[in-house]
Amino acid sequence: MIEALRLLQARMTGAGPPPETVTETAETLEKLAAALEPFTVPEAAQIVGHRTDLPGRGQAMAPPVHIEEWDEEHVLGHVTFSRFYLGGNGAVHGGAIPLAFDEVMGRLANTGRPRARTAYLHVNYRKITPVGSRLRVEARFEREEGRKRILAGALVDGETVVADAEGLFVTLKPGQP
Ligand SMILES: CCCCCCCCCCCC(=O)SCCNC(=O)CCNC(=O)[C@H](O)C(C)(C)COP(=O)(O)OP(=O)(O)OC[C@H]1O[C@@H](n2cnc3c(N)ncnc32)[C@H](O)[C@@H]1OP(=O)(O)O
Repeated sequence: MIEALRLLQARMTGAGPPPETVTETAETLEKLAAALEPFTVPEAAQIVGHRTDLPGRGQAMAPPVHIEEWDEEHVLGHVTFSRFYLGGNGAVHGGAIPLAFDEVMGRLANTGRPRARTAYLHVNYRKITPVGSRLRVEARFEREEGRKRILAGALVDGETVVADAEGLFVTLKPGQP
């Protein structure tokens, strides 16, 4: 279902269909939304965002990062931004790149350590990030200062770093959501 939605997002973004196809597609999507409505559940019971075995935890909003290596100190993976993530002129939207970093660095920050949340994410856009290219995603745990965890991340196209990031993750105190 989530993969099908990702495909739909990419195809819809890239499509210039005639009006009758637009109308037909809208009706079909409205029918699908209505079919799912009776199955609305509390957050803890939903599928999306809870499937750590799926790219982006099954969130169709998150870029589909495929993880190859994972431990408490580093993550290595790859991602291909589909047409859905297009900003313009073949470049990935600047807002989609922090999504990928937050997902990967947030999960790394929370691996083997008490729960933490993102306090800041500083992203440097070094080069255009191309839509449709397989990119390497790297993240590493840099250091810990009291409740603060500092992580670094990079998005690499071949040998070229297209974006890098520093993230601050703060350990939650009891009772913090
Ligand atoms: C397998 C697992 C799956 C897990 C799956 C999870 C994967 C996804 C994870 C994604 C993670 C997210 O996106 S989380 C969603 C986005 N983030 C949020 O919504 C967080 C909203 N913000 C907050 O809740 C809060 O600001 C906190 C919890 C981050 C911090 O508040 P606090 O607890 O009151 O702490 P506070 O005293 O302010 O700060 C503690 C220390 O950090 C510093 N500090 C705090 N914020 C900043 C900042 N922006 N820039 C610089 N420094 C800062 C303070 O100066 C202080 O330093 P010093 O004086 O001690 O030196």
